[in-house]
Amino acid sequence: MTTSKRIRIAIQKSGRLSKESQQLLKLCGVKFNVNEQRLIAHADNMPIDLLRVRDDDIPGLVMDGVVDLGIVGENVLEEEQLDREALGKAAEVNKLRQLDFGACRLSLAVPNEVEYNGPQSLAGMRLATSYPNLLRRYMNQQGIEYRDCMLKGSVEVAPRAGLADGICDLVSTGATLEANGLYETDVIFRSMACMIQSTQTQDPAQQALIEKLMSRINGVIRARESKYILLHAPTDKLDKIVSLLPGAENPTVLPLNDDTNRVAIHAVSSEDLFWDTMEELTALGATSILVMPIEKMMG
Ligand SMILES: Nc1ncnc2c1ncn2[C@@H]1O[C@H](COP(=O)(O)OP(=O)(O)OP(=O)(O)O)[C@@H](O)[C@H]1O
Ligand SMILES: O=P(O)(O)OC[C@H]1O[C@H](OP(=O)(O)OP(=O)(O)O)[C@H](O)[C@@H]1O
Ligand SMILES: [Mg+2]
Repeated sequence: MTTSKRIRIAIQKSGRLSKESQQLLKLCGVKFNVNEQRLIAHADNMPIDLLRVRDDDIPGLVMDGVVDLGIVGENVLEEEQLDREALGKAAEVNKLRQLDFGACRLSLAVPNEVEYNGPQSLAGMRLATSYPNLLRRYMNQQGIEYRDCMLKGSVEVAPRAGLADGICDLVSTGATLEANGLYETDVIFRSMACMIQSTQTQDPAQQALIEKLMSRINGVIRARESKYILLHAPTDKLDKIVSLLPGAENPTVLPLNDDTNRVAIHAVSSEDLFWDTMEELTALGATSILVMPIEKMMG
């Protein structure tokens, strides 16, 4: 494809999303080398430039049309949208798809010694957060008065430091909460990384390249979620065995050399095959069960 104008994709420079964002683009065939000192990385085989920035800046760069695409957590996107809406500024983006990394949740948490009997227990508290807009939306929905304390980092230490009574911050394993003597009370937002596009892309060649990239991303994610399964099965148990393979439609059934009672089954399954299912398959007489990762998928 030839296009004069390169597309720009904003990704997190360093942090929880940066490695996986870069890896996803590399798996889509975008070849680039990142120099830690440089903010921009040019792909050498496609008209694509990567802009490496703080994740908080990504939604705004896309909303303002400074970049065409951005990979960012839905939490950061939603917070920025609420912020801009409150200021009457343009906050539109096209969310192209959720990605398969960056899973976390925005939760309220209080010190272990604080009794919690529903959101009303938080009434009048001072809550430390980096997400004042998402917190306000939730507390307004619940009809609870509170005060906030804006902190960009170290939110979990705020109660112990006497800065706040509770917090509203990101959680994934819960280890940080536990290490700080806090427990989770309410999940207020669930988030994954997502790909967003500016509403200002007009060049047809750029749009075509974005569509091509998204089709490859779909292929990479579908492949990561799928497994290729091969096994030998008794012919009279074929239907039962196929029904145990998760999400496998129309498997290939092949004859075996010198064995008319058994067949080989090849299937693409939309999920991993768990040990329990493998054991059930074996109990039905399946043998030589192989579960293999898929590298790419299309069509
Ligand atoms: N514990 C976690 N597990 C998984 N994903 C997370 C976790 N914490 C955050 N995330 C996701 O990764 C995004 C980036 O998190 P990170 O902690 O790297 O951000 P940051 O410190 O604000 O980085 P930056 O320097 O770019 O501003 C978050 O906005 C969220 O979407
Ligand atoms: O539930 P957990 O698995 O413990 O994860 C939660 C922590 O992860 C994130 O911070 P991160 O470690 O990315 O550091 P940061 O505060 O510098 O952003 C988030 O802000 C929490 O502090
Ligand atoms: Mg940030």
